[in-house]
Amino acid sequence: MVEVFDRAGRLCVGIDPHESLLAAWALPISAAGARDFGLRVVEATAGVAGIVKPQVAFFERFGSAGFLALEEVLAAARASGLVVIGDVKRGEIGSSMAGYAAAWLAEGSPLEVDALTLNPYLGVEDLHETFATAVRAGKGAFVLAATSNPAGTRVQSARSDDGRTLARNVLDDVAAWNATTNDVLGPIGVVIGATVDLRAAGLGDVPAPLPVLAPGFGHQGARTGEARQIYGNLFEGVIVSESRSLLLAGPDGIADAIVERAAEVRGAL
Ligand SMILES: O=C(O)c1cc(=O)[nH]c(=O)n1[C@@H]1O[C@H](COP(=O)(O)O)[C@@H](O)[C@H]1O
Repeated sequence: MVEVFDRAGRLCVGIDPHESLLAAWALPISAAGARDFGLRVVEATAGVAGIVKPQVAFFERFGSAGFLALEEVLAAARASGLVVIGDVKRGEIGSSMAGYAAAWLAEGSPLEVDALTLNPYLGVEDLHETFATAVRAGKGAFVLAATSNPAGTRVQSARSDDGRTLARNVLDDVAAWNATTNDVLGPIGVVIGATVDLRAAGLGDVPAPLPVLAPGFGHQGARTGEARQIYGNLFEGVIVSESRSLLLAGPDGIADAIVERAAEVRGAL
């Protein structure tokens, strides 16, 4: 993962074609609108920031046409040399996870991405085979530990008999799995929102960094200048992920917004 940071930097641009954003960008509320939106964001990001994160929900809502649109956006992003994180938040029993892993991580799959987001709340061990699939393909994954939405806290900060929070259980499991590989930071990361109180979530004393996909900056209120303070020991692995704060710049302003934000993230991280 360290070489990805060197190559791609630490700003991840979200591709979230919300209905309101499509309207603001004068695009139709349709699969074609989502595709044009996505392609424009890819164009504005390439060569400036290194990572994009398409939010699958906003393509899936248009059914098969939406998936075709997504396939075009993914192909364009990968062809531009961008690292693509598929924000799919999949999580299933192991046997069904194999289907998702094939869809998103297999070489040549129409939905192939470089990493995907995973939901561990059916049991993090059931994701291990997907971790292994990702690593065999030279790819990665980010497992939800403590999410940026306030409603996540009650579930994710619940404590098990050993006193650890659910979020900490997830992180410890991922860190232990990473330790079986020879990747310095680890091929598998976690999602921890920048709006989360890490101490309350049981994540204040994590001994070593691992990759952290960090939404919550920008539109959700956290500031990159505070990233070191927010993430403590985890700071070295943080990838700042922003969607609306950039996308609201519109089709004419998006390129400048990404240039500006990429410079700020380089300065702060
Ligand atoms: O996995 C994510 O990216 C994610 C995790 C999380 O804890 N919170 C969160 O907002 N996200 C995603 O980040 C995007 C919202 O980013 P903003 O528009 O910058 O607030 C959406 O695609 C969310 O699904």
